[in-house]
Amino acid sequence: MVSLEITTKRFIGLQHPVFIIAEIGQNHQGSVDEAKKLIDAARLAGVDCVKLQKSSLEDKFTKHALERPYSSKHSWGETYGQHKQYLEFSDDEFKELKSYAERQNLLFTASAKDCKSLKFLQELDVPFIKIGSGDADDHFLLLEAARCGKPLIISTGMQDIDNVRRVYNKVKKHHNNFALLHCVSSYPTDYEDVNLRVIQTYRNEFPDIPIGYSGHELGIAVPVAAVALGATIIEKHITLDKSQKGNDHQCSLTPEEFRTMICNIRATEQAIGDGVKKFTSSEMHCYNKLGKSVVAAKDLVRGISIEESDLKIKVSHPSGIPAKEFEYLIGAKLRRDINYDEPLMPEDVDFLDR
Ligand SMILES: CC(=O)N[C@H](C=O)[C@@H](O)[C@H](O)[C@H](O)COP(=O)(O)O
Ligand SMILES: C=C(OP(=O)(O)O)C(=O)O
Repeated sequence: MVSLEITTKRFIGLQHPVFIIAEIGQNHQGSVDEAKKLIDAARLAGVDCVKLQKSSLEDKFTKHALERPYSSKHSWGETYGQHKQYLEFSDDEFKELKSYAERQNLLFTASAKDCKSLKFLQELDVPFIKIGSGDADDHFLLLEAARCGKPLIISTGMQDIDNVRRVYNKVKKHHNNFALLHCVSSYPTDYEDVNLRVIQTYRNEFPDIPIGYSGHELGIAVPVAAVALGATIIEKHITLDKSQKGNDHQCSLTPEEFRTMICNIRATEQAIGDGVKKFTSSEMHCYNKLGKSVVAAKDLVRGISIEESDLKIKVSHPSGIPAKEFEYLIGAKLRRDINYDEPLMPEDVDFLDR
């Protein structure tokens, strides 16, 4: 069975509980205290892992990209660079938050947005490296990430299938300890753009790695459905207040929603089962009460060769020959008289061929 080893105690794959990542991302508003509150909330909600984003701005962006004006209502500065700088935690702040999360028994990691950040996260010894959608086509970053020896979880928003294959092949040359997440990078994502069946496409195309889902749509229904389709990792943004400033708050989940989503995911993973259709022992109670039997449609005389018109199928008491045996009774010899509405018992009939 395919599985991704995140730590010696935690594996990801269909035979393991779905791995839940609370993406704090930029929802901390640039405040370590707020980030700690989000970690607390994520722990109470029952997540496996909390995640931030780590950029070295001059490594991820060109000078001109940083100098672009950013006049959005979600902006924390006049230029995009100032905005991003405001939201970026220092290396020491990352260390503090990692210790804080680990003291609460939570895994802590971040997406590496450039090679310098990747190196920092490696040194910080995060359990796995996340590569976000915007960085999944960065050849240099992918290569270094694949070589760094850490497990990788790679999101695939803003990519077509050819590029996703390219990502897969690049990492696979180095190792198999990675997973791909289906993702659509619009905030919030319209339901008709979510295309959850991509999860099945990925499972068919990349059968030797776990597949997950990183969602930016509203609500909790879609990640739960993703699990039903075989997603073994779910990532969603977490917020303390959806009305806060920031591009991601609206499509994030509150701690309460997160908790409900996780309950629903846990129920769904139990309910998926093995796909083998069987009569389950737990159905016996209902069957004993409402299961149908073969009964006489009229008074029947011993010795007749039974015809279809001699029989009806009803819920009888006591129950008799089960309804599913009906076909085997046609042409069979009756061993005793049976009254109208009486169930036929196995010992009442000489079956021809069962
Ligand atoms: C693709 C990607 O990185 N997406 C991230 C993860 O979902 C987001 O958190 C962005 O960082 C965020 O939406 C950007 O918002 P702004 O541009 O206001 O900083
Ligand atoms: C952009 C990121 O994630 P995703 O692509 O999964 O939204 C990220 O983790 O930084």
